[in-house]
Amino acid sequence: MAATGNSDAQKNILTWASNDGAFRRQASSFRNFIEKGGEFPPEKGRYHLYISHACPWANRTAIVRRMKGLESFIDVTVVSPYMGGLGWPFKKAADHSIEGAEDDPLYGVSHIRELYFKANPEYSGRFTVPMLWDKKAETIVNNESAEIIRMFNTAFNDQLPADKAAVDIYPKDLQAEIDSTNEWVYDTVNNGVYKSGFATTQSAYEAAVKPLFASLDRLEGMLNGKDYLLGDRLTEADVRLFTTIVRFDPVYHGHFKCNIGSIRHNYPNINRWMKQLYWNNSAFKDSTNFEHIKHHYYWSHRQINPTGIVPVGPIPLIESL
Ligand SMILES: N[C@@H](CCC(=O)N[C@@H](CS)C(=O)NCC(=O)O)C(=O)O
Repeated sequence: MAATGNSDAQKNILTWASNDGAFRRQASSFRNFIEKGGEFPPEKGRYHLYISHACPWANRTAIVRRMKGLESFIDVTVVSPYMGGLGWPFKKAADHSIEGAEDDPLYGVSHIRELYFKANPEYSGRFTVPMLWDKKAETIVNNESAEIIRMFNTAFNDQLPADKAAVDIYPKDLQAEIDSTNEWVYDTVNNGVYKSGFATTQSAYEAAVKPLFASLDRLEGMLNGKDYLLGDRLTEADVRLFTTIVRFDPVYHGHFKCNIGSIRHNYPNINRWMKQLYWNNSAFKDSTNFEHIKHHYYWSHRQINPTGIVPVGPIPLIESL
């Protein structure tokens, strides 16, 4: 229970902000694909997924793994949400215990960073989750959630039961629309909350929070009378938006100062859409862990919340249908 790592954690995150006070996310480094005939073929049991329940990017991969019925194909390990100066710790190295955090089943290492160095001793990027590991080649296949969910959508289809193979979150007829929606939703919403929260100047903060709410207004209009963002089907665009929206009232509204409005009070269509996904689809509900979410953000980001106190609310964390 040592209270170590806080100033390190602060340094760790402040290095993300550049001289103009704006947060810029680094591009992911490992960008290989699981594909037939490739270096990483779609073999059952060969790959291992490392995630944090706190992380919205990792959360995408957990949801799609469940939607596609890949549980017996790809094992998953959940790190502790108490990220400190050495990055994501496994259960045994975390400053606090919390239900659901796990140890590394493959090598018994203490932190995610050790796996990055195992894959590449010269690695100089960030030690992020999600991270997809190849047990055979003992290396990282990919650490970019947008690409991991694309792989999960198709790579194992030949080996899946027909109903799971048929689940397609990136259908041909909607691909162009999905791609163009992803672009602005990523920039202003998924990453927009981070740009607001990690900004270190008033102008950088306002330059992020205003477009964020303009995009929420646009999404509210798009979801008017609709259960899904694009077309009449659940697509990647819904998954990618959901993991940000489900964290919005519990964390981003307070911690990241995204408080021009809240989802439950100001965005009835977005709120209904989120609640339907959460309560009616177990892939979403079972992949969402509010304890890990709240404890990670409020405890780990000491430059924003120096006391590390985790707020009690909102109550409820998500409204019932
Ligand atoms: N572009 C990456 C971003 C992943 C990412 O930034 N994950 C965060 C957690 S939410 C992380 O692991 N941060 C650790 C660090 O940067 O030290 C993706 O979508 O997979």
